[in-house]
Amino acid sequence: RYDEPTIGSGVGVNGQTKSLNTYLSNGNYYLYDTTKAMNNQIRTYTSNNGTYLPGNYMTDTNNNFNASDQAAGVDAHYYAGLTYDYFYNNHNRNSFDGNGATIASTVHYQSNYNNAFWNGSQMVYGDGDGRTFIELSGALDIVAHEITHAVTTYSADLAYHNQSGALNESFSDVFAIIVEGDTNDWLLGEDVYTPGIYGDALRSMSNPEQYNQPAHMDDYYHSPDTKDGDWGGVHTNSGIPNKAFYHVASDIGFEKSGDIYYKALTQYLTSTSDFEDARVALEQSAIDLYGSGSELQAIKNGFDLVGIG
Ligand SMILES: O=C(NO)[C@]12CC[C@H](CC1)C2
Ligand SMILES: [Ca+2]
Ligand SMILES: [Zn+2]
Repeated sequence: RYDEPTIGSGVGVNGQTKSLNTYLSNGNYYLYDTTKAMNNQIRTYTSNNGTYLPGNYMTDTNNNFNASDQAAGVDAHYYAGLTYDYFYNNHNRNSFDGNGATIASTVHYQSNYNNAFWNGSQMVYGDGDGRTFIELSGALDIVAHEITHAVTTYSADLAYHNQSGALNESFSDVFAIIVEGDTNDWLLGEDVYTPGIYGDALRSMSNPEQYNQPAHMDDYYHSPDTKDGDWGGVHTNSGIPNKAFYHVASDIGFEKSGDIYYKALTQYLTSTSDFEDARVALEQSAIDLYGSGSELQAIKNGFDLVGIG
């Protein structure tokens, strides 16, 4: 048999079996998805608990990725595909750069690593220490959050500090929630956070205060623009635009809010945009798409409620 695209199966971090787009080459099956538009590819690697990137392709001899050390790769691969499909099917965007860039993900990065990040070229996921986190690619909202950081880089490129940085974080949380698409799920990271504790999460869009984020400008967190200060508290102050999104999406739904937020991110926001600029960009996007109606009013209400004037 020749090299060819195949369909395999895998077991994810939380034990669910899922179908995978794989590739057969020289008798080995690769986590290499060639089914997307214009031969875009989704490639998933492992750094085998080291720090080499991208590391080695994750492969299997029988196209059934059901080993425990394959679960992180199964979910990174599958959830990258879902996120790709969201941006392509809803916004006609081919990959994070809009030009069919390959989505590369590496799992098993370092040991007991409680984090995941976009390094400017690819996705990188730790395994967690088993208490604070399990393998972080096991959460669709985290995968979509990280890939949206890449979309932002290739669009508004919101500078990662102070209010533009908090917007950068918030837009990643916004599309994470929309890609998950469950109007009862306003939580981030719940599928991989603290396996020993039921029902908690990293962040809440509906109730940011629950996880120590402000939900109003009156409680804006002034933090140093340093690494230790989380660059002016970008993961803290994101609670304020996150709460505004909660109001907007609760009003008009994920499809309309997704279209408004996507247009603002890709056509109006810039690297130095602040919270006020975001309100203006979202209002303008709502007007462009729907005129001066209920969608525009939803943006105004949401931002009024969090004190962004
Ligand atoms: O918000 C984040 N990055 O900007 C997180 C931090 C822990 C989860 C993985 C990456 C979410
Ligand atoms: Ca969630
Ligand atoms: Zn982030």
